[in-house]
Amino acid sequence: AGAVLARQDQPEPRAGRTSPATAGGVIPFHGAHQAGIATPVQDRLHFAAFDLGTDSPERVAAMLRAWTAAAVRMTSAEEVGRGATGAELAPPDDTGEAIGLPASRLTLTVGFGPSFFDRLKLPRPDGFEDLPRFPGDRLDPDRSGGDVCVQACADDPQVAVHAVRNLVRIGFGTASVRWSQLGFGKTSSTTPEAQTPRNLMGFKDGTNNIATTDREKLDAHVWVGDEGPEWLRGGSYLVARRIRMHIETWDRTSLKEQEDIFGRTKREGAPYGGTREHDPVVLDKLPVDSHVRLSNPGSLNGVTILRRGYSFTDGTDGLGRLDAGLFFLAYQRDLEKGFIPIQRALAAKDPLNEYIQHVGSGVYACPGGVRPGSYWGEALLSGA
Ligand SMILES: C=CC1=C(C)c2cc3[nH]c(cc4nc(cc5[nH]c(cc1n2)c(C)c5CCC(=O)O)C(CCC(=O)O)=C4C)c(C)c3C=C
Ligand SMILES: [Fe+2]
Repeated sequence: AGAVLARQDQPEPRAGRTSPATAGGVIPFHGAHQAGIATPVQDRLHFAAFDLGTDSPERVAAMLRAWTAAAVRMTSAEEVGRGATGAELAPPDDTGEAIGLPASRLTLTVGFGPSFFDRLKLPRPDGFEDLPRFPGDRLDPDRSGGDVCVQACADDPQVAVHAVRNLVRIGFGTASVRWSQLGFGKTSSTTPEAQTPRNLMGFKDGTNNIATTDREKLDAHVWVGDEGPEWLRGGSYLVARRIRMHIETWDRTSLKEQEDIFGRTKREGAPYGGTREHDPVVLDKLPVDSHVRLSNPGSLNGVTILRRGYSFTDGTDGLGRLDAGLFFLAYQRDLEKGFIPIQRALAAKDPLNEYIQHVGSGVYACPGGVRPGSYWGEALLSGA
């Protein structure tokens, strides 16, 4: 494993060089914040949560250094290390299935779960712990938790899957996949001018999301500031929830009930009391227990999150029902002023609960952006 790690530590792609492969949508890896949070949402997701097989911070740092080197190359459509056809007598550094594909706006975002800090005997950020149990949760431990997570988003599923697969390969001996989730059809708009996508219930999802151009809201609600440890500043807390939808029951529900549940119309996405999708939400025009009224900042003392979820369908469940739903991803500066109060309100009153169930869960602290020459989590691990 050490040999594999060492070989991944290859030079970063040359600045200014654009091959046909790199021409297609490169989102810069380096910056003040990790890409994949407030960058425009891509079409596909491969999310993976890892368990560490070591309690040595040095070994984990070596893995993260090698992961970062590989990520820098993959996000610019470069092959990992010496590529898929390097030395003849060794396994290739890159698995090869992304050769010739454009970068497809690939972003790779890393976060650390509460157990990461305990395992490596590192101080957790204040108050950072597993999410509380919410009424109605039916969480599968095999789809929950994890010491480290990687969120890979790209416009081509092969590019996202290739990226996670190569990180898994590089991490062999240090970290192993605990669970993973593929997603499609983004369910959140972060670019106001783009058409808002629809979730599997047929409703526009992401209308009232934070726009990636809204720096004021991102600073107020998404990026951790001086209140956090240095390594987390400019980073964010990520909540992942696998939410199963009882699609068959939903599909037998009247349009009126479906619209009442959200407090928005199905075709246009307009809030009750308005006619157009982006008309303002006037709370007292919406059913008192509607999903939008319950989760709107106006009902929750200004609580606001950045949603970045994806739909999933994972075949059928053995009883002929689709195993489908929403893989909900949300970033926030403070979990107690983000996901937790919203989910408390929704778990208590949301009529949507008859049609959904939370079956997987994870929470991760995502460090700030990576500077050239540094690696994911360096500021946290270098002093350990
Ligand atoms: C705890 C946070 C939330 C969970 C869990 C959640 C699940 C969930 N949501 C939809 C569909 C829609 N949600 C919409 C709005 C919306 N949802 C949340 C939070 C959670 N949703 C917030 C904060 C908001 C914005 C409220 C506002 O400010 O007005 C909408 C309406 C369109 C929109 O603004 O995005 C839909 C539709 C599903 C199907 C679901 C679980 C499966
Ligand atoms: Fe919602």
